[in-house]
Amino acid sequence: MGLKLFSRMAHPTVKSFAISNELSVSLADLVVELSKESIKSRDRFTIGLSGGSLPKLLGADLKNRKGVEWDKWEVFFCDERIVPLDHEDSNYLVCKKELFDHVPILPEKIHTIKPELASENEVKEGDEETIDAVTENYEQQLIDFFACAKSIKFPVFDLLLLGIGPDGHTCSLFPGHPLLDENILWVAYIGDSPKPPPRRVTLTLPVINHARNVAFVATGSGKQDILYQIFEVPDSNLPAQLVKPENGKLYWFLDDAASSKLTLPK
Ligand SMILES: O=C(O)[C@H](O)[C@@H](O)[C@H](O)[C@H](O)COP(=O)(O)O
Repeated sequence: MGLKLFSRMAHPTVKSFAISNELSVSLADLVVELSKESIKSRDRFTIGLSGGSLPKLLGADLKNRKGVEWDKWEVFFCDERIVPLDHEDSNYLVCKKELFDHVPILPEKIHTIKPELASENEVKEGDEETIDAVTENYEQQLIDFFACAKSIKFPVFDLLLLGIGPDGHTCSLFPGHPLLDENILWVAYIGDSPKPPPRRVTLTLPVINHARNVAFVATGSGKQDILYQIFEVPDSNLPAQLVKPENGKLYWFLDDAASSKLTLPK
């Protein structure tokens, strides 16, 4: 099956592709299109990247694109593991290998966590009130960047690229976790991530839902059941189902293996 464009729910645009490099080409098309629009309107393109399989799917075609105004990009992370930036678990490191090393993004425009702060603030296990220094610092980075003269309640990213776990988590927002109710913080700390490693920072749902564009990327048969639940069993209260951009657009980039249980329009 080739490219199929269908919209299963009221808003999202859902695309499914036979093979992942078709997905990568279409994803790069959207990212480049949105970057041009954002730069034309605001002279910058603010994007948030997730870890997992996303960086490879994103970089596969995007790294070869010409005419991208990389110097206007401002890159943030939708979630990040609290490990050194050269650690194999670092989302920054995966994005560096799959994209940053291949394109002229200015290093100072890649906004990473400062994992070295973690050592100053030993997080006591099970300490629910733990405020992690890394988390506070990353939120301050976003406030310094996004909070213009008038106070803003939440930052507005041009594009957030999200993955989805087999349990329906996205970023580091997991099913049934109290973080799903966070409606003030922009960046939250999680010390008990069911997906290792346990200590992470994550954007919160209000930040995600304030973005101008949000795109989920999911591939492989391991995602077919959770996608069925997300699309066909509404109100399962899965984190991914709570992503409903208030004024933004929502996209799903799938491969046919992941979308195989979805009813595709003819
Ligand atoms: O830091 C992380 O672990 C990711 O941001 C996480 O939210 C990821 O997007 C999902 O777990 C899906 O991962 P896969 O795409 O590899 O299945």
